[in-house]
Amino acid sequence: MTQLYAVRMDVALPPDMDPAARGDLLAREKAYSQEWQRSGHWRHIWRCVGEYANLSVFAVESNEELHSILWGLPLFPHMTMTITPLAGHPSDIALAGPGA
Ligand SMILES: O=C(O)C[C@H]1C=CC(=O)O1
Repeated sequence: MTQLYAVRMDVALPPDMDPAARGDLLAREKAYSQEWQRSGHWRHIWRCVGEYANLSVFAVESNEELHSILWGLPLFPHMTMTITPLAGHPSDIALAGPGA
C-alpha cells in the first residue's frame, strides 16, 4: 500500500566548495529529483521561503523504499532531513463521502 511522507530537506554546502564541483553536484541533484518526480514517487517539492531548504511529499511502498530514494540523492551528504509519515485527516473533505 502506498504511504505518504512529508520530508523537509535542509541543505548546507561547504562555503569553500569548488564552483565547478558545486555546479555538477546541483545538476546531478536536479536530474535525480526530476526522475523520481516523473515516476510519481516524489509528488511535491516546495521551496521553504528564505531558506536553502525544501518541503517535499513522497508516495512510496515502504520505509525502505523512501530510505533508498533519499540515500541516493547526490546532495544527501550535505542535507539534514526531517521525515513525517502522513495519515488521512478525518476533517479532509477530499476523504469524506458525498454530503459529509
Ligand atoms: O534545492 C533543494 O532544495 C535541494 C534539492 C532537492 C531537490 C533538488 O533538486 O535540489
